[in-house]
Amino acid sequence: MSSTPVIGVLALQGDVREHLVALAAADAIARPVRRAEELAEVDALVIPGGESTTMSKLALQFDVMGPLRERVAAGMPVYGTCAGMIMLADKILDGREDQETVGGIDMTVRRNAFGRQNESFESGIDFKGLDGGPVHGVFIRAPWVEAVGTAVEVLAELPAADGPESRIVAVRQGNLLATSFHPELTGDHRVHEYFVRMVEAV
Ligand SMILES: NC(=O)CC[C@H](N)C(=O)O
Repeated sequence: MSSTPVIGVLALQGDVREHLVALAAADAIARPVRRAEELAEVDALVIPGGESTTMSKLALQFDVMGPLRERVAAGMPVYGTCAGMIMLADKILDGREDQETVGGIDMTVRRNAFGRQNESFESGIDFKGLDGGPVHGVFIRAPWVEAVGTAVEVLAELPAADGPESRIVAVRQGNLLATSFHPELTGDHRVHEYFVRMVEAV
């Protein structure tokens, strides 16, 4: 891609504004996307954090779920944070019975996985492919990735608090990127820059 990429933020629900700011800081042209017509005009999309059950319902109501799946199948780069990660998962655990996802990443994601006593926490995260030291991970009722298919690259893991098992918190499959945590809340734009580079490489 030769010109500055235009990246939409799915603006049905969630922390849309923070992603618009982070994308602009990462040198993309950022705009909110609610409708299929708006989706057709962007090169790539961020699905923000929020509440995946509500986001799923609104995506169906706004007739944007089908177009989202089509763009993902056609190779549009998408970055999902937290609820956005859930939206990109082919399979979810602890979802609502009628909850649909866009899908695209061959992974199983467990909603609200980090548990009650730990509903929100912060941690330094080593993120594969990012220079400049660990990313500051802000986790808010965050999901983790419980299983991944062979096409999925694990970019970051968090050591489990209660044992030797670590938890996957960032993944990439082709043009799809997902994190359990919220880089848009930290003022550190390296993950958004990483995504902008993915978009530019298409
Ligand atoms: N910060 C978030 O996006 C939380 C995600 C939320 N727990 C969900 O299931 O959608």
